[in-house]
Formats: sequence, structure tokens, C-alpha cells
Amino acid sequence: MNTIGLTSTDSPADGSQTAGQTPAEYLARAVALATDNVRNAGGPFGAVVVAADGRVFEGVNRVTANLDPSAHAEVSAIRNACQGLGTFDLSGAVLYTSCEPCPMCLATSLWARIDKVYFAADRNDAAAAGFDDAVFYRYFEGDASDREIMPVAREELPPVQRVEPFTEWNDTVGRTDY
Ligand SMILES: Nc1nc2[nH]cnc2c(=O)[nH]1
Repeated sequence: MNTIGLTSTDSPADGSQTAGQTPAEYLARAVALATDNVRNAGGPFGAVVVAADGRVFEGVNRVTANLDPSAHAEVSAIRNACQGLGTFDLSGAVLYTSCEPCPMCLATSLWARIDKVYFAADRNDAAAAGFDDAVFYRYFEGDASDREIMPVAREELPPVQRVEPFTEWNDTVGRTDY
């Protein structure tokens, strides 16, 4: 039992719980999920999404368990929220995470239209535990030409071919914008 009275086995990851706790309590829940997850062969990260309607969804890091580099806690919580709510748009939601979101989780939060993010530990705490969050922030902060750990290069194609998917998209009537 953690400080807000929930164990990982009665996790309200399905949105069955409604809002009403303080940011510090949701953060404490995210931290407790992270610690429990280590004991469950996962990475030391946990996250909670409180949707605009107050429903609560949770996620933990399952990168090594699921052989999925994108299975960070925040992404898992966002996936759970989107599946539970039946939407790809989490406008009005708040994300609470045990650790500062990495660039992927931050970008996923932006794409999900999350309103606000609270975190507990930061990228330097993660680095002290051997995680590359701070390294990857530096990767994005530098010039494209500095990206030595993974070069990203444009390959020239004829202009019409290059934008063909966007042309198809723009010409599609009744598409679902996001
Ligand atoms: N914030 C965050 N950083 C990570 N670094 C490696 N995995 C994770 C994760 O799940 N969340």
C-alpha cells in the first residue's frame, strides 16, 4: 500500500477511478507505480493520466518486458487513456509522471494534446540510474549536423514524389485530421 492507498493490483488503469486528488497525490501514485514496476521486472517509471472528465488511467515502463522501446510509462498511460476513452485527443488531460518525460514522451504528450505535465525526478536523476534521457535531450537541442549517435540525413527525391503522400492526404475528402 502506498501513500494514497492503492496497490498495483487494484490499479485503476482502466479509468474506473475518478479525479479528486491533489497533484502531489497523483505524483505519489506515479512514483509508487514506478517502484512497484521494478519489482515486476519493469523499468523504474510510472505515470498517471487524469482525463478531462476526471477518469484516471495509469501506465508503467514495459520496454524490456514487452520488447518495445516505445513502451515508456508515459506512452503506456497515454495509450491506456486513449483506448479507454475511445479517442486520440486528450485535450484537457493532465499527465503525472515519476520522472521528467523523455523527448519521445514529451512529443507523445504534445500529439495527444495533453494540457499539462507534472513530474517528480528529472533527467539528471534518470542519468544517475543509467538512463539516456539527458543524452537524448542534448541530441535534440544540438544542430542536425551534430547528431553523431544517430545521423539523420535527407535523401533527395523528385519533388512530386516527395510530397505524394501529403498530396493524397490533402485530396482526401472526409479524412480524420489530428
Ligand atoms: N520519463 C521516462 N524516462 C525514461 N527513460 C527510459 N524509460 C523511461 C520512461 O518510461 N519514462
